[in-house]
Amino acid sequence: MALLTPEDLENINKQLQEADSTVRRVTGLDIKGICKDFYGTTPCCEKVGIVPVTSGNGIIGSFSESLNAIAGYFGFDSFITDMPDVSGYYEAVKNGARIILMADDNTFLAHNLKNGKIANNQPCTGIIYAEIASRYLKADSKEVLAVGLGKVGFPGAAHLVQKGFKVYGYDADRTLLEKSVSSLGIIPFNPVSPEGDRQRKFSIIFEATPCADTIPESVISENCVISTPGIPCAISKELQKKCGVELVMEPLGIGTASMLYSVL
Ligand SMILES: NC(=O)C1=CN([C@@H]2O[C@H](COP(=O)(O)OP(=O)(O)OC[C@H]3O[C@@H](n4cnc5c(N)ncnc54)[C@H](O)[C@@H]3O)[C@@H](O)[C@H]2O)C=CC1
Ligand SMILES: N[C@@H](CCCCNC(=O)[C@H]1CCC=N1)C(=O)O
Ligand SMILES: [Mg+2]
Repeated sequence: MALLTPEDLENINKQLQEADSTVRRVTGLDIKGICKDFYGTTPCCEKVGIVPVTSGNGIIGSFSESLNAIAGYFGFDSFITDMPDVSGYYEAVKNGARIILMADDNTFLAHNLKNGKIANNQPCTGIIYAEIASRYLKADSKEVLAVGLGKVGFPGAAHLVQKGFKVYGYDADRTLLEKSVSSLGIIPFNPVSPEGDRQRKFSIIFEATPCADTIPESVISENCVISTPGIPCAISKELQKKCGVELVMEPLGIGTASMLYSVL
């Protein structure tokens, strides 16, 4: 279970601002612009109630506070309930929340009480990071590499297929890789040891694994964006600098924005 830690969330506002400027450089739009264009929705101060949840591993330090900062950054009017769990849910509704944000160890949801729409963080994250990667202005081909085809990666890879990209994919779990090949038609490609001697380089890479260093230098092309919600990061700082990679990576805010815009 890959749970966030308080360390992942340190100075979330700075992380969000840095990610936003990278997204602007990569796509020409900021995160708000991508979400608005992709979902066709715009927030107008919807009240968001953030409910801490104590089940399982319990409350993660600064998780609710980070969601509060993120909702504010994207133009929502948000508050954290004093009480957690059921009492917190009741408190949120009684205090006029239109959208509920809450997470246990397995599901992080956004639920719009007015229109009934509900969003799950995993597909919303995969899809928005894939969407950002797909809009890379300096891409030199329609070929993309998707590494990590789990709860976040598979929806992201599916989105890239639907957008008409030629998707090469890899997952350490053979069953997941085979499922992705059969259901999405992606081309199996292990970046660490590609079949045959032909080296394939990509200018669009989407990664969603809980492992570090999953993207080797050999697959990174001249102009390359690596769009990755995966924690820890798919490449080292050194490799990022050496190859001049545009790295879109942020621990919670981009995925949360995708959830919120998807339920408006
Ligand atoms: N930044 C954000 O907003 C968010 C980040 N995450 C993070 O994204 C990551 C993925 O989350 P989930 O999809 O829910 O996990 P998951 O466990 O469902 O999927 C991860 C996949 O990566 C594969 N994998 C592991 N090591 C690999 C390697 N070396 N090469 C290729 N594939 C490898 C696993 O076989 C698995 O299928 C986690 O680190 C999670 O913490 C999740 C949600 C939001
Ligand atoms: N119950 C806890 C929150 C638990 C969140 C666990 N899920 C993750 O860490 C996912 C969400 C995005 C990235 N990983 C609380 O209310 O403080
Ligand atoms: Mg994120």
